[in-house]
Amino acid sequence: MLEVDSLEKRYKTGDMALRGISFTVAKGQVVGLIGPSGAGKSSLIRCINRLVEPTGGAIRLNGLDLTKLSGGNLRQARRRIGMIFQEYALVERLTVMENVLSGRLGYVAFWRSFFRRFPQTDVDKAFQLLDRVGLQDHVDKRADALSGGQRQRVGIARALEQDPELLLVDEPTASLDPKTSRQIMRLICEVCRERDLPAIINIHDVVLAQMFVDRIIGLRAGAVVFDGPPTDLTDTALTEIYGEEDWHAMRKTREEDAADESETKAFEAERLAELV
Ligand SMILES: Nc1ncnc2c1ncn2[C@@H]1O[C@H](COP(=O)(O)OP(=O)(O)OP(=O)(O)O)[C@@H](O)[C@H]1O
Repeated sequence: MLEVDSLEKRYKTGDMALRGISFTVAKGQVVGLIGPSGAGKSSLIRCINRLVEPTGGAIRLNGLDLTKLSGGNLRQARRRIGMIFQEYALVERLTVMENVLSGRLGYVAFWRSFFRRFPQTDVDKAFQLLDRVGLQDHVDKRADALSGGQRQRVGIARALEQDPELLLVDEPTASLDPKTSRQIMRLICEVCRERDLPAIINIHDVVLAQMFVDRIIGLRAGAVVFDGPPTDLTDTALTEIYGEEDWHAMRKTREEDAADESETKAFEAERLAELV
């Protein structure tokens, strides 16, 4: 379980990015973190994995206060947190398998990782994970030969290879088309439920979040202004999070996406009909 307790972040510039945020995420629960630009979403994610130093409050992961750690203890604690990134952060010239195994770095001795010799149990686990994310036929391909959706599947497998106790996901679908975005969101949410893994997904796309996550937390100006199931995210709640105009524009984009997609489908069906 993740407990965020009165978390504050004030940058040296004086910007108050997080103003006493509190919530808990139970095992297996997937939270979508939404809010306008500058609301504090990245600051929150970065405070949790301690890439940014909180200036107040506590963050406990299964009882361990992450804000109190430094040096080796912090590095060890970070291994308990799996990260999935918008731009995948793969090593392009390495194979899919090698990228997944890189999730074990920090667990295996330096010489082993240097010579890319991982214990058989790690390799077996990587095969299982690649099977789970649907990349069993791409194990030996180089990362730079993959599509965006396949890359993100590698990113998911790599994060899971690390046996995390928490998953932090930063805009996982921002570089993907609408259909692939839905597949990736479904996959992330499914693996979290299967593994009883709590997750926080920083996501701009409200409609996509509503489709898949268990709970939505809405931030505005560094404070939680919505916390509840996706079904409770009414127009009033959206206006509170985004203000009057923003989310109307966002919803319109989604509608345009959906229209594009249905047009593509109609076009493909027409072409098929011509062939038969
Ligand atoms: N390194 C930094 N130094 C100073 N201020 C910062 C820094 N990073 C973020 N901020 C400020 O903190 C506030 C929250 O920013 P943050 O990036 O966390 O928001 P966000 O919700 O992730 O926005 P976006 O959706 O645009 O990524 C903003 O006012 C921002 O200007």
